[in-house]
Amino acid sequence: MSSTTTKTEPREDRETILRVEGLTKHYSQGSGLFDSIWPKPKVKAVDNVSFEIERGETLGLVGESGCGKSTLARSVLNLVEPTDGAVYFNGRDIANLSGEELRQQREDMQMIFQDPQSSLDPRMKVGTIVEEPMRAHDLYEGEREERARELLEKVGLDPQHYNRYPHQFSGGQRQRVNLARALAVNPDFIVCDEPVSALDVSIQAQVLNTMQELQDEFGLTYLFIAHDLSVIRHISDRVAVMYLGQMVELAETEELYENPQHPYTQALLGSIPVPDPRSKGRRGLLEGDVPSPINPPSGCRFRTRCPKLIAPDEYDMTEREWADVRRFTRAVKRRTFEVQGEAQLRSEFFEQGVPSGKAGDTVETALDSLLSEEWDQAETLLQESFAEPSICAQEKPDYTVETEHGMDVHHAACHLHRDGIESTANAD
Ligand SMILES: Nc1ncnc2c1ncn2[C@@H]1O[C@H](COP(=O)(O)OP(=O)(O)OP(=O)(O)O)[C@@H](O)[C@H]1O
Repeated sequence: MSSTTTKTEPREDRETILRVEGLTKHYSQGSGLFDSIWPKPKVKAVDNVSFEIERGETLGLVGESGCGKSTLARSVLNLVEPTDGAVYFNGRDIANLSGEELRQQREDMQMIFQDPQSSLDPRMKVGTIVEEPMRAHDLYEGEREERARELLEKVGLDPQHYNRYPHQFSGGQRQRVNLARALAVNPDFIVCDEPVSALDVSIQAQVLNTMQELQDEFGLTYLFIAHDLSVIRHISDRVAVMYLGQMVELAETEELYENPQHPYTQALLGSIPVPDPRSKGRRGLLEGDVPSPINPPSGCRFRTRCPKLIAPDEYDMTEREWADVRRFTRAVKRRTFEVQGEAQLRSEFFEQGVPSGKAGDTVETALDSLLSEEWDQAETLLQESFAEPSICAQEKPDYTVETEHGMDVHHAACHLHRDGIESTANAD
């Protein structure tokens, strides 16, 4: 973690550099004539995301591919126009900037991309590359070369390499050139989009350490995006976890890693058991695939894969019974098995018997439908009876939970934190 972190200061003394409020980005698909007559449904890449970053801190942003990290980063930088919500940088709404204020914002906020190879023009010498933003912003005239050489040194390169071309550098060195270029116009804030993902693991730590040294020296603030949890842990003061366009958890780094409170974070960290060892979830940890961002699940978007989905209030089941019903409901929806007779169905899903009462009656009706090959009927009944009435499908969760490590607020978007919810947390 960076030593410029402001965590020890009382909250009221800390300075917010970036505030994101209800940020939403829905992409239209297609732009042809037919698309304007019959518009295709939108891709809900980012939905109602809010957070703040304090000056001098690193906020890590983690989540699987496609969860909206890059869209969020580009919206924060004013490179993508949000569908809804706002981004305030140093207290100013960046959507309303123009003229001098816009120029200043573009100077103060920089970005580093994943691929150091393709983001450097192979025909330009690295000195010219580092000087480019100074020219574009009309800064440091007459001292650009001197500044570029100084910056090359600051990022751990030999200033004599000013006249070399990108192909003469290794991947790690090229990312250092990108760092020097990002620093050229003396920014306050840098969005780092997977900056070390393309590098060898042995090189990653060195580049991360340089980034932390530069942060201390120049008082930089980072929004650091990565899918690699160990990289995020190494660099971040606080960590935000995204799933399917929404933020599911946000806490100080140690708190998030030692006391994760959202089942998705727990699954990412590998701290909850695999619900069904035979299912081939991503990373072998999560069952099922990430749903489409075109039509994401209602309520908690993770609920269709969550090993801790909460049973609807109207049933009175033991944890084991609910675990069986939940697994059966999902298997029917995903069509992950074949029906080979009643005995096989019962032993596969309800080895210890079908629940009693109302839940059991519904399960029996669904079993009958399956035995008559009425899959859709069974699926609809199970979804309407067990999946949709769950609080997890009914309401979008948003809770503050008790922090065990550190002082900052811990947000977890999971209804298990709702007062009065009886946890079926370890049902699997
Ligand atoms: N210009 C676009 N038009 C339509 N859909 C888009 C566009 N850009 C991104 N998407 C979709 O929005 C969703 C979020 O994409 P985004 O690139 O922000 O995610 P990500 O978490 O950064 O993924 P990755 O790590 O793979 O880059 C994905 O479903 C993606 O296909």
